[in-house]
Amino acid sequence: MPQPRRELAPAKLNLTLHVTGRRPDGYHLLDSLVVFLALGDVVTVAPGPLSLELSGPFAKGLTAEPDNLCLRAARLAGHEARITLEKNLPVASGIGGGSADAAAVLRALDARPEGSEVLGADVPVCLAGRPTRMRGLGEILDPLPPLPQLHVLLVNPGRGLSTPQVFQALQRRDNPPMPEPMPGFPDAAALIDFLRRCRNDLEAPAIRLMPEIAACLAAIRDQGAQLARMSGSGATCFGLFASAAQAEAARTRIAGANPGWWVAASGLAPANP
Ligand SMILES: C[C@](O)(CO)[C@H](O)COP(=O)(O)OP(=O)(O)OC[C@H]1O[C@@H](n2ccc(N)nc2=O)[C@H](O)[C@@H]1O
Ligand SMILES: Nc1ncnc2c1ncn2[C@@H]1O[C@H](COP(=O)(O)OP(=O)(O)OP(=O)(O)O)[C@@H](O)[C@H]1O
Repeated sequence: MPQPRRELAPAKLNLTLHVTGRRPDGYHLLDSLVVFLALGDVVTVAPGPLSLELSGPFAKGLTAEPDNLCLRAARLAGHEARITLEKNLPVASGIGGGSADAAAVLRALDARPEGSEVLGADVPVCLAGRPTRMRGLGEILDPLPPLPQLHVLLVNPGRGLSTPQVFQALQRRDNPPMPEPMPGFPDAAALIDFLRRCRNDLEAPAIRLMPEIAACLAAIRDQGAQLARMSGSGATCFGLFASAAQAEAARTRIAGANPGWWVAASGLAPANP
């Protein structure tokens, strides 16, 4: 690594998240349509001894301790590096922050160590960085053709939510998977129509643990979203809007009415990282 390298760690969005079973070791089987957004954290790596410097609006929610996923990723790859992390995404929020950061560090180091999923179930899909049907625990990845552009609004109630607690609060663990095979999506309307027939099975247990999630979903629906749903294990919710202007107008109104919430509008990430 002769030169410093900069990598975007795009936010991950679970457009669907079906929980289809549970293994004896407690891990859950998933079936999820995962996409990446044009916003995210920013990672740089430069030559030097292993270190981490944090900046950005959500840096205060983290420490540069050895368990930070950026440092764990570099150690797994066997690389020394001076890493900086601009933390733009809320921590523990269901949009993949830590897994996205770990994948961005591995990309910046040109490293693809065996067993990267030990860093997080979402790390393999974040390394792929493109629209994917994700199954198993997160390790079975079927890339999808490029999707129609979506106009996404993200709303987070301003508190982190623990992923294991949400899985524990799930009442049914043998829910139906997404249709097989996945249909094609000629336009955004076809994709949104498909998404409406799918689910995030973690939404109900997450709302029981954090009722503000229901308020985020209601605020998104009130702004005329074509679809409102939670991503991952929450608490971040997303709305899909007919245009970027409508998503931006909804962002302004929801942020204005809810000072403690994190609200952002974005499109999908460009086709391939
Ligand atoms: C919910 C998702 O975000 C969907 O994309 C991911 O499955 C979670 O990804 P992640 O945050 O990278 O997850 P990890 O840090 O590996 O796991 C956190 C915890 O979530 C639970 N977990 C995670 C993945 C999975 N397939 N089954 C699980 O039950 C386990 O209790 C695990 O201890
Ligand atoms: N670089 C990092 N960014 C975010 N969280 C990190 C990082 N390193 C370690 N963590 C820890 O990982 C935990 C989960 O954070 P993360 O942001 O990955 O969860 P999440 O947004 O729920 O992701 P997912 O959608 O993959 O479940 C947090 O409690 C945090 O302390």
